[in-house]
Amino acid sequence: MFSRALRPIATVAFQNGAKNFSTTPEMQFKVMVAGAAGGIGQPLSLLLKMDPLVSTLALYDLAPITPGVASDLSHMDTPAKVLGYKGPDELPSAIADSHVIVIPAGVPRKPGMTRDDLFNVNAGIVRDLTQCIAVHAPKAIICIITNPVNSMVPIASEVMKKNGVYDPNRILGVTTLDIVRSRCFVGEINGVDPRTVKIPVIGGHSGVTIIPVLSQCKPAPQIQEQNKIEVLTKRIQEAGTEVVKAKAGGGSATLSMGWSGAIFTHSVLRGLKGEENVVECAYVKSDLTDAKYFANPICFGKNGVAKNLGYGKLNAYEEKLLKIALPELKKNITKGEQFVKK
Ligand SMILES: NC(=O)C1=CN([C@@H]2O[C@H](COP(=O)(O)OP(=O)(O)OC[C@H]3O[C@@H](n4cnc5c(N)ncnc54)[C@H](O)[C@@H]3O)[C@@H](O)[C@H]2O)C=CC1
Ligand SMILES: O=C([O-])CC(=O)C(=O)O
Repeated sequence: MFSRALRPIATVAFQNGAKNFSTTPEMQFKVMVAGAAGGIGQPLSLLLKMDPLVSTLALYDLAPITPGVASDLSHMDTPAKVLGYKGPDELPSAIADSHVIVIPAGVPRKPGMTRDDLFNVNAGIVRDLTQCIAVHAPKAIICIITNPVNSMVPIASEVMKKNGVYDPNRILGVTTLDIVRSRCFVGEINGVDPRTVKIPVIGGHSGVTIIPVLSQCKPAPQIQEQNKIEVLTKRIQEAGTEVVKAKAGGGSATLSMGWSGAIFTHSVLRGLKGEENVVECAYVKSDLTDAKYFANPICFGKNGVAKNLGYGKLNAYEEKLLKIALPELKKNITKGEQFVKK
């Protein structure tokens, strides 16, 4: 896992420059970031530049700063080659030959907004990016960070279908930040290193659709009372809003999302290079519930999703959360599908 693999690598990179990186054929992956000059895009690209599985990092954005971000990162003494692309004319070149495309392009929330309030602006951005991917790199694994993730994954899927290149195993919604936060909060409660905490977070990525499965958490959170479990659940569900409020109009989570996006991308790349048992939660096409897309632990492989691992046994409280989540999730999914079909 990135958490195990990249942390020591990152430490080595900082201490010793590039000389400790070895170049092997297995490193030949091109990763493209769409929205690379943004609040998430920049720290995400920084971490991907340190990822030993990335050989080429293509940074795409509309912002005038984009070539500068690429130039800046290209001076880091790690092997990945960095290329900058600005504006729609350069998008096809940024996309071409990409193995993995990570999309954090789009507007973030301000206080008082829901993720769904971002739909009108972000839906068109994700639709147009995916349209270009369908033409120039239809086999790329697409990792969608842009909110509302619950609707953006259906949008990307419908665009690929329209172009006759749909492969549900290659379109992934990134919900990793929910797991990263859960690990943090349980780590705090138990007084343990958050990296040792294992917990699935299932459903979707907004409010009530975020379902932390605390009954499966290892180690178990050291709280017995049901009301405390409910407070922790609510905190995980509302953690994004906690950051939005604290940033007071300056956007939403960017640094923890950059970190989470890099963890997710690294796991996708490990699957691509043929490693087995690489598991992350992801929001994917699903038949586990009556929602057409659902997040839960997924085993990655050479073609993206290798196996959907399901979500195991829920306790009565989590079953109740799932019941509350499904209507909202289905509404978000239909909204995304309708947007492309109209
Ligand atoms: N999945 C998750 O867990 C999370 C998702 N997000 C979402 O990620 C998105 C980005 O957030 P931030 O980076 O904070 O926003 P930001 O505004 O700082 O950056 C967005 C970047 O996207 C670029 N952009 C806009 N339209 C584009 C297009 N058509 N093509 C390429 N680039 C384009 C902008 O120029 C900007 O550089 C938001 O929708 C936010 O809600 C944020 C945190 C967590
Ligand atoms: O809350 C937001 O708008 C950004 C996000 O998805 C998160 O931080 O989980």
